[in-house]
Amino acid sequence: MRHCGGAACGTMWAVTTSAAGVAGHIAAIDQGTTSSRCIVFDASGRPVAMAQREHRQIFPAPGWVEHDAAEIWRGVQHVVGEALGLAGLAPEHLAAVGITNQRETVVAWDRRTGQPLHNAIVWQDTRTDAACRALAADSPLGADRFRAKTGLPLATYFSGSKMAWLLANVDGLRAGAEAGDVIFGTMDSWLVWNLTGGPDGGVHVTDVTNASRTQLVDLATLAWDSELLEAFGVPERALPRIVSNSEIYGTARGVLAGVRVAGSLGDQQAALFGQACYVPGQAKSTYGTGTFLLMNTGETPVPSRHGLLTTVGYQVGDTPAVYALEGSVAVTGALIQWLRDSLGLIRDVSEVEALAASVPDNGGAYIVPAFSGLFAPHWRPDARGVITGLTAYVTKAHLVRAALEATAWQTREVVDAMRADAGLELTALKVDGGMTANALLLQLLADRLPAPVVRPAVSETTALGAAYAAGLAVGFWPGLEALAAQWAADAEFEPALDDGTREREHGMWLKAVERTLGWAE
Ligand SMILES: Nc1ncnc2c1ncn2[C@@H]1O[C@H](COP(=O)(O)OP(=O)(O)O)[C@@H](O)[C@H]1O
Ligand SMILES: O=P(O)(O)OC[C@H](O)CO
Repeated sequence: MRHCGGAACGTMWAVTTSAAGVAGHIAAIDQGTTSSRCIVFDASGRPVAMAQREHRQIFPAPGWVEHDAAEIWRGVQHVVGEALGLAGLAPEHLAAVGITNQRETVVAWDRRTGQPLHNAIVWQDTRTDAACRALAADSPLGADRFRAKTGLPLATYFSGSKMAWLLANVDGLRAGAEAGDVIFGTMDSWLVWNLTGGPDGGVHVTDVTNASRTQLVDLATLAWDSELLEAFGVPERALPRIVSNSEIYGTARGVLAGVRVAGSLGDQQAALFGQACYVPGQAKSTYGTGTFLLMNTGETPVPSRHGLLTTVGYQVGDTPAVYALEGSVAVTGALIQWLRDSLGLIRDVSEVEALAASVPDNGGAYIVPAFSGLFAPHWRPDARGVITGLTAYVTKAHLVRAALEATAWQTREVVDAMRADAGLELTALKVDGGMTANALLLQLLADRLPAPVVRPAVSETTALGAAYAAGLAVGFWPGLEALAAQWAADAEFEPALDDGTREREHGMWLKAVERTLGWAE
């Protein structure tokens, strides 16, 4: 493996590969909350080259989070070029490209110029809290007003209220949307449209997993729903056509000229697909900025009574959609970044493991990172973060360990909800994402679930899922069985903590969670 670590290089790597004379590879673009990556995979699902570039996080007001969609598109083109260069491949060596993306984040742009008309409003952004509360207050069901239809509670997290905010607050946006000049999309739409030509004939589509997170789609029909469009005031004309996760959407121009754009899934669903969770009951948990645990529930949506989301898992071409239950946790890796960037407790996230391992426990400290309220299973926008249990004994090592434990406890809360909703007894949890490089975290997790935690050999399962979806659409891989056969474990972590300690600490965690509630006015 060749590493390129210089500042001018950004993050990238490649394994030595002979450029295939045929289209023997698939590229995946993973447009995440903090960065965009391009990874090139070979026919065995092995990553052969990766390039990554971060983009700016824009915080215009407390609780507001924005991205510059034009910056992201430039970054994506850059990493695609870099990854191909590192792999020694040209676009004609790619059988297809798949896309996966941070979900819910909304872009509005002018289809004539290709220019975004406002910064993208990011999934973590809470500016629509009052609007969501008003919609909830208008119904005896409160925040569950649209849950039966959409699988989602009313919350700032989802795209519909973000579109409504843009329509109400950006000059000319509503008139443009009604006239068909202004169009909306989540990041998948924005990238597919740009990849396939932008103002010059770009295809305006969104895949069914991303669409299911707008709160504008009926889970039963998988189509835009007129009641929901009216409630949020979004004109259907401005919305993309909903497509499956695995079909040919169009042909790329520019940096991927001639390559078929053939796969697209929201990143958490892509990880489910890349982790080969194709059988009902199989689950994965992805640890990045936030944490998202999804369990395949088969071809029928399963309603949640314990604070989980019902969502689309994936749909391959014209086969029936497969649904999932999801526990979304807003802040996990972002807490580690906060310890680094805002508190200066560490200089690099890679220091976390050794520092946390230098103490045997949390010293009594608990951190609940409710920075944007609490997501699953609480759905409490009025929660704010706490650090509790402080005494003069607590050191920065204890705090860093408590931060890792917070990730484990938040996962436990979601797993408990899944146990209650689906009668699931977790036999093992497949994990992935940037935080899973941290073996101590995975041990803390196994101890607190308690259940075995399995890390796959290919850690980039999100990108792999997008590559799989694209590859299936063009016949590069024959079917799901072949993909499942490619999955291999890298490491397994077995629970080792005694029951008494675990349950005592669980009680302390729940007490700390109580302390966060009702803080924000
Ligand atoms: N060794 C580590 N220990 C703990 N957290 C880590 C470690 N390495 C990365 N992270 C966290 O993982 C996140 C990055 O993971 P990634 O999967 O790239 O996220 P995303 O897709 O959300 O951008 C960051 O929030 C970072 O703080
Ligand atoms: O980009 P990530 O990995 O932080 O994932 C974000 C989720 O898709 C938000 O729902």
